[in-house]
Amino acid sequence: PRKIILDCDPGHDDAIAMLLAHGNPDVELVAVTTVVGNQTLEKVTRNALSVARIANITGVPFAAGCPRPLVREVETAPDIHGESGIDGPVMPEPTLELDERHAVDLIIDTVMSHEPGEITLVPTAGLTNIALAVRKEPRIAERVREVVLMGGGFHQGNWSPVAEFNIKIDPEAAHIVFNERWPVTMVGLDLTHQALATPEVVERIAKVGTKPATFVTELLDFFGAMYLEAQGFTSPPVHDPCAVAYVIDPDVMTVRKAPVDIELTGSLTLGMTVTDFRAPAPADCHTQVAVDLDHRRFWDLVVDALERIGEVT
Ligand SMILES: Nc1ccc([C@@H]2N[C@H](CO)[C@@H](O)[C@H]2O)cc1
Ligand SMILES: [Ca+2]
Repeated sequence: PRKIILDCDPGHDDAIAMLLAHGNPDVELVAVTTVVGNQTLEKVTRNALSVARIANITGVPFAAGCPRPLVREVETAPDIHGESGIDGPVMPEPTLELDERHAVDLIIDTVMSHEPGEITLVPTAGLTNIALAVRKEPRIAERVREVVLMGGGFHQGNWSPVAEFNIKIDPEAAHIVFNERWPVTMVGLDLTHQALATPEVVERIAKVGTKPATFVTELLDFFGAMYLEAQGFTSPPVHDPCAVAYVIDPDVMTVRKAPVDIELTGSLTLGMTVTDFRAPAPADCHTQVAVDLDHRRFWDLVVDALERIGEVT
């Protein structure tokens, strides 16, 4: 299986990404790290540990990371994720203890203790931890197999007209991550806005009939209500599991090689993932962007993962 580190800010969709990674046999969660984003570091870390209990994730180190972006002030997203960061379901008390290392050190230790090309980084939040990890230990840039991140968008924004939340809350970190020589797949809003949790999807998940599946339907109900109110979506786009799905099965979406760089000085465009589709893409282009989602296959993967997790007592 593909060994992945999930760097996340649960977050309704981060939680579903974690369940997909845990349930699918083709990926192995070797570490989970948290970072400030949807809510404060303390809240998203607590949420991550609660999700671990719901899914009975054991034997995987969880470490908390940066409580604020590299340069800018903390900006959270309560309008979508609520005050707790995962409003809606009743969340159980965490039982798993946090790893005593900082997330940056857990990421570095995990990558450096595995063979080159073994570990894939799957960030589904702001990129502060990832940026600091590669600055502290530059060798991870050639040791990591690839970075598959949920963030950005080549024609879409959600935190500004042209910038997506994960990038815009820490654009300096994103600039670092997109400009290292490692392969980067940007699973942006252009793709994730196709991953809609329609009533049919929610019904398929409910039919799994387990507590983890019920938890996911409760997440989607709240996330859906907030998305309708805040952004006018009739069904909520479930962003983060799309990045995990690409690692599981790259055919679940189409991708295009294109240079991507991050706007750091624009007054209207700060945090924009500026994507150059001019042909031909340079031979040494190390970035690609996700374009079209096979949403039937995507939701099949999510339902299958929940079926494999089964009941958790
Ligand atoms: N409005 C809004 C703000 C932040 C997010 C979070 N940021 C990314 C989508 O922008 C996902 O990782 C999700 O967890 C989703 C919606
Ligand atoms: Ca997220």
